Amino acid sequence: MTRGLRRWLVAVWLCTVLGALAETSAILLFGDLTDNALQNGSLDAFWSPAAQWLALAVVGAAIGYAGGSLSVWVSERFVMRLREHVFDHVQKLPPHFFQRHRQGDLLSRLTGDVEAIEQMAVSGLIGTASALFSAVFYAAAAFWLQWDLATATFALAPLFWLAARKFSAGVKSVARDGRVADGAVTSVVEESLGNLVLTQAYGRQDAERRRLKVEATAWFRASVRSARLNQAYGQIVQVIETICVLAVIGIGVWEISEGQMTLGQLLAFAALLSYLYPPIRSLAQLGLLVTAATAGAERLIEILDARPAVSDPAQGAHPATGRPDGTVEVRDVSFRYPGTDVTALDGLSFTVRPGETVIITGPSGAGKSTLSKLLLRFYDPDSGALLLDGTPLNAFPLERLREYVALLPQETLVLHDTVRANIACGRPGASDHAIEEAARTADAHDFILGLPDGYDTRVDPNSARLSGGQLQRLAIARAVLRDAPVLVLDEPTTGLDGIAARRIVEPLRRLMAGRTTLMITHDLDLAPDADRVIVLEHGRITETGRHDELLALGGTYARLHHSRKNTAAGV
Ligand SMILES: Nc1ncnc2c1ncn2[C@@H]1O[C@H](COP(=O)(O)OP(=O)(O)OP(=O)(O)O)[C@@H](O)[C@H]1O
Repeated sequence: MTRGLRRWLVAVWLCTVLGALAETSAILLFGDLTDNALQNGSLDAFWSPAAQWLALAVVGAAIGYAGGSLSVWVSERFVMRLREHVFDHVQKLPPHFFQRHRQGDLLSRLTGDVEAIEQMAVSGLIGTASALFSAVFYAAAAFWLQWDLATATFALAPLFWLAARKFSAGVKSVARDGRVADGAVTSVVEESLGNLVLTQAYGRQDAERRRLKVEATAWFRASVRSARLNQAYGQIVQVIETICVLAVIGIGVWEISEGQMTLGQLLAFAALLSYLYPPIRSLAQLGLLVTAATAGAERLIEILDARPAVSDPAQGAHPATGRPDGTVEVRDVSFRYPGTDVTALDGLSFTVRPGETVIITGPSGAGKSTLSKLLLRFYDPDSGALLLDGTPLNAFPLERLREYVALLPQETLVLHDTVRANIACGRPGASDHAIEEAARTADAHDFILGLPDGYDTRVDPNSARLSGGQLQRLAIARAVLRDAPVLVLDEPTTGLDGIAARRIVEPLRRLMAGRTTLMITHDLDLAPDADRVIVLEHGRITETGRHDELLALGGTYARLHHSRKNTAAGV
């Protein structure tokens, strides 16, 4: 991730070296001015060093500006790449990853934790480089100026290091607690906002407030502890500095009284010390900052360590291009979700021929949605294979596979964009005419025209502007535009009332015409039209046949059908 940035880093360090050189020279000029101009009261001795000092100050300022701006540019670019890298990675992770991590916590990792690293990268790059070079230069100048005073100063330097060491373990644990608490607070806020209707309808405001308070208190404690540690560290460092300054003045006074040193030399040395301490202090502080940032880095690494469940086949291993006819074969497929013991699918086998419609039904938890995830290749099966026109799904590049197998998911997925963009995402670059045709096929054109800005009306998943049925018809239009040979419909009528559900039957029929369709549903109204019905129980096929054959069989299907009818009739 640092590709292309390293040579800029060298430029930053170069600026730092030059800046430190300029400042060291200025301090030496100060000593010179004190002894020759100030003590002798000679204006003649003033002009030349003063002019040199001013020139050094201007050059030093220009170098400081260049180095400072450049180092921020380098480190911010690094952080931007880091953010993109983590985000790209997150987008490839399997669905169960998101079910097992709270969304708010992921959000906090992608924002807050990246920021913690950003602080370290910015301060790290500027801080370490400039502090290190400055410390070395000023130390060298100090020895050159007054070796005995310098020796006394450096004899006390390990005190800074000891103080930093003492604090670093505490800082790390507090930083980790703070980051975790931050993730928890974001999660609670995010979950509460998502559940606002439930909260208000059932008067759960107090319970939600308590939930937030628990997390906010943890965050508050971590913040206060962190501030306390930093304060204590800062104050201890000041005391150590005072000890050093007093030691230098003591030795200086003694040397002046012995006639071994001038006042100018002592003042120049004291000025040098005031330049030397900040870099030493910031080096120690940097240690604390890095320690705190590692807590954020660990949380990001946890995300980066999560592996995508599937990957693209090797280059060159792709099957021939060309639109498949749409034969779907599920061959002895078994699957369990990573990290669980439950077998979601157990030796499943069936074939769907091009253009056939197969309904997959069964009790809750039977493995129906899991099958749809395998068909879209969100996961690969543990054993067995899924094939499209005889080619295993994992031989297709993922992007191409998802062009051939279109999903109409259970939840209506909406982009925060216009109606047009929401349909067009079925086939990026589709013409307005094609988008309107798809909307007509999905019976969506008329209601879209009735919206305030027609096709340019913005939709939002949380806004009440579109009903569930209308959103579903938008999703159908998107699938029509995608024009995939294979369709996977996961509970297309879930959440819709009887009228809205009936309203999408015709658009669905039009969408399914001529395509291989696997419809996962509890709603068996469409079953008489299907070429076949497959009943899944505990991840296995227990019944298969046409609707009327299965009804006559009087088994699970007949039971499901009757209970559905009774529910619909309100019995
Ligand atoms: N992300 C997951 N991680 C672990 N186990 C899961 C996950 N999703 C589903 N399962 C388990 O896999 C099995 C099959 O679930 P699946 O969602 O496929 O059932 P389903 O037939 O679609 O149920 P429903 O009709 O209620 O949607 C169940 O035992 C379920 O608990």
